[in-house]
Amino acid sequence: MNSLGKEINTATLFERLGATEGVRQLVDGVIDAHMLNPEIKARFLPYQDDADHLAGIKKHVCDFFVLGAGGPDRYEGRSMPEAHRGMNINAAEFLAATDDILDTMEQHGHDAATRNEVLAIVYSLKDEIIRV
Ligand code: HEM
Repeated sequence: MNSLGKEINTATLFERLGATEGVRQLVDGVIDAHMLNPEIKARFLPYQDDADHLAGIKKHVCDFFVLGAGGPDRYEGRSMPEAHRGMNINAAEFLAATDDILDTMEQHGHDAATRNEVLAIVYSLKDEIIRV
């Protein structure tokens, strides 16, 4: 409780996301949402026929978010420009992917403050993902 009578959640973002297991479940839900999202599903559906590649992407996205949320550093995937170079991703696609992340977080019961923190992190990556 602070001096204004407001509850302050002092848990780190990583803890509030449910640590590595919580992030893993979130990423599973986000990729499932991408597969259904008309704006971006064509980018992701081909990976359904390549289970190993899809598992690798999910692992990298999970480790990337664990790292970004303040958890253990073990990200071994490519940088954001390297991972998305040549895909010609546009702003509407970036927004669609961001919506999937925020909607999935809401479904998993994450509060608005936590969702906004993740939104700020995702938005900070915009120029590393769009048309790189
Ligand atoms: C919203 C912020 C985003 C973040 C944080 C993000 C993060 C990542 C990460 C960590 C990887 C794995 C890199 C690797 O395996 O080396 C990845 C791969 C990928 N991303 Fe994103 N991404 C974002 C947005 C997007 C958007 C908007 C699209 C397209 C609409 C997209 C399409 C892909 C695809 C197709 C791959 C797989 C590339 C491959 O292994 O062949 N991403 N992303």
